[in-house]
Amino acid sequence: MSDKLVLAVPSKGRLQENANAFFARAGLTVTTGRGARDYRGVLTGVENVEVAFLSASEIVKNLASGAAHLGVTGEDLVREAEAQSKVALLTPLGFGHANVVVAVPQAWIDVRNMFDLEDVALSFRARRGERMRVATKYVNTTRAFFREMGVTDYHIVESLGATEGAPAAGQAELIVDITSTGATLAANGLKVLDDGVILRSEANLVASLGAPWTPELREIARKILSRIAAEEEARMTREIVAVLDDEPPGLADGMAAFGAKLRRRGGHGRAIFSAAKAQAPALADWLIGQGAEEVVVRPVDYVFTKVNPLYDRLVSRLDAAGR
Ligand SMILES: Nc1ncnc2c1ncn2[C@@H]1O[C@H](COP(=O)(O)OP(=O)(O)OP(=O)(O)O)[C@@H](O)[C@H]1O
Ligand SMILES: O=P(O)(O)OC[C@H]1O[C@H](OP(=O)(O)OP(=O)(O)O)[C@H](O)[C@@H]1O
Ligand SMILES: [Mg+2]
Repeated sequence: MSDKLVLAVPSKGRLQENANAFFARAGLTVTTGRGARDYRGVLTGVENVEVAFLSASEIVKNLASGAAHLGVTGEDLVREAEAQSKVALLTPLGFGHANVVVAVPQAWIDVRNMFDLEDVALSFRARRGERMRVATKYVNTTRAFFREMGVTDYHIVESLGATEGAPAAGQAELIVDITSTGATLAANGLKVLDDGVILRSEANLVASLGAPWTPELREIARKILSRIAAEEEARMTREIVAVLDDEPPGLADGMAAFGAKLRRRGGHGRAIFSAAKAQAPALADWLIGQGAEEVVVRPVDYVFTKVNPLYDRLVSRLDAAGR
């Protein structure tokens, strides 16, 4: 058994650049082996990590099978692979936003929602003696959603690319596919049903529940996750430096009102506070009102905390899975 933690990152496509930037922000640089075409790499910043470069859908397979410990991939692909019991979504990452939607020809002006779609299905069957066809690569997602919405009389045509073209090509009546700007749907004369957004997906940091999780590998994961959490926390936090000759009488109440903390008091009346980014300007203004000559607000790189919410989530999911 390998003593390395396998981290799966997108090797191409829409998530690649953002995923690398996300790790880099946390001080973790993903580097390829010798050439750009190598499929294994290393993570600078934490030892004993093997980076596997895979497509977003391969990443789901590797996490579900336990071949990778941690990875970045889309929630839509996790759901479609019905891998929710084999993996844990640790946190959404704020990129790779896209919706999985039910889209029908714009020419179907009377068809606005899934209820109308069931009517279409019934009349389609009555008139043609055939079932209405849905083109998609999200087969499992489609079946689950249509069942939930009471649409039963349809047939799935599995589509592996250019799904939006299927209705115009006469291969299907409607589609289920991923969209972000909506440009591809519009270009193909399709519209999303009012209640046809099946899933609002984004890239997630995902952990395998079935991978070998020895104490050593958990410790590597803990380090990676604490850096990521520290960077996330830092992005929301500002440090506020003020020179206050006398301690203002209402300091404690002021701190409470802004949700700020007095970190320490230095020489010559220097006081250092931390506060949420959104509160920093108002706190600075208040400190000026309390007699500060100048207040400096500065960003911070990392906020490491004793509790590590991402790692705690991993451990509790592993516990629940009996690992
Ligand atoms: N138009 C889009 N905008 C933003 N994210 C998208 C878009 N289309 C797909 N995605 C997201 O990107 C991920 C898929 O990425 P990508 O298409 O690069 O990989 P893949 O589908 O596995 O590879 P391939 O398309 O070559 O088979 C999915 O999680 C999906 O939600
Ligand atoms: O709403 P839009 O911004 O127009 O984006 C939607 C398109 O993007 C995705 O394709 P992708 O580029 O990932 O190619 P693929 O089908 O080969 O995966 C998806 O399959 C749509 O075709
Ligand atoms: Mg794609």
